[in-house]
Amino acid sequence: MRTVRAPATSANLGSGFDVFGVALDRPADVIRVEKASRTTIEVTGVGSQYIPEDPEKNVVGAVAEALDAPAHIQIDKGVRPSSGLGSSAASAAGAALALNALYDRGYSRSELVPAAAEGEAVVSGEAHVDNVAPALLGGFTVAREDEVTTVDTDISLVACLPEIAISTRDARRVVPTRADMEDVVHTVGSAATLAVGMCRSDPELVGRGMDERLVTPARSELITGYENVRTAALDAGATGVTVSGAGPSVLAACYPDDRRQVAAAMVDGFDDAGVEARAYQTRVGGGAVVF
Ligand SMILES: Nc1ncnc2c1ncn2[C@@H]1O[C@H](COP(=O)(O)OP(=O)(O)OP(=O)(O)O)[C@@H](O)[C@H]1O
Ligand SMILES: N[C@@H](CCO)C(=O)O
Repeated sequence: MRTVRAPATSANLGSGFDVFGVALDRPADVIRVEKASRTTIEVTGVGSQYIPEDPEKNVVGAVAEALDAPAHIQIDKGVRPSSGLGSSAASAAGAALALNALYDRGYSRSELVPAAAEGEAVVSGEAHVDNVAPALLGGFTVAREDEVTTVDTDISLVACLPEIAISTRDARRVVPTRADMEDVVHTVGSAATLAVGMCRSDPELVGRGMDERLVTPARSELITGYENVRTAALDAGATGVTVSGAGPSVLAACYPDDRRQVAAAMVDGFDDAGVEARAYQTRVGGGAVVF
């Protein structure tokens, strides 16, 4: 038997659509695997009632198949599904690492990224790696075609999760297919600023670098109360605010001492819009861990 803790992640960070990702210190899924002749899945924990146990439909089934590693897989969800906090990626990355250890396959974490991404394809239709890469490798990750670059960084974050569910598949339908050159230039500037901020562990640069006009405006319209929450977080000291992944979570960067007040302001911002929410006071953390 092998057990892995696999972290929540936040993809995009505004300016890095389908490219940037960070591992979050919390919340996390716990995955336990035991060798078996065929794959079976059991899901407990947050939102487990919405997660299929059929190996054809659960992300970990695709991972077990990609690694040719049948197992009984128990998933204890700490990351709510359809949250924008890489719920499916936490399970997929955790299963990839656990099965690799169980069957002594000897793959490196980087080599496991494509196998974990097969799980993402099951739920969103595309094997994008911007959540599974940070869930496996930790830190800030930049995914470009089949190459992933990682940076260790120390940035405080608040992830505020409202009681709204948005599937990645639906949120991808609102992404514009064309862009204005001025907005593209603005986004490249933001992305570069954010990357430098991560390298320097500088919350001001990271926060400013989240700003972009290509995807976030369309995505934020799916989140009731987004503008309220954004303004409240900035007023409470956040250095930048954006949609986490495909939403509905909202992500804020801040100084460590401001985390508590930013979290409270974001929950109040959703409350003013009539939406219940909870906030995770977190930071950029490490990748999945085998116990
Ligand atoms: N092991 C799993 N954990 C979570 N969701 C799963 C799992 N297996 C299948 N799913 C399905 O995947 C969907 C959730 O994935 P989705 O990518 O939409 O959300 P997310 O991972 O929280 O978001 P994001 O990728 O934007 O951070 C739900 O429909 C859920 O039933
Ligand atoms: N980059 C992906 C992350 C969500 O899984 C998106 O925003 O659609």
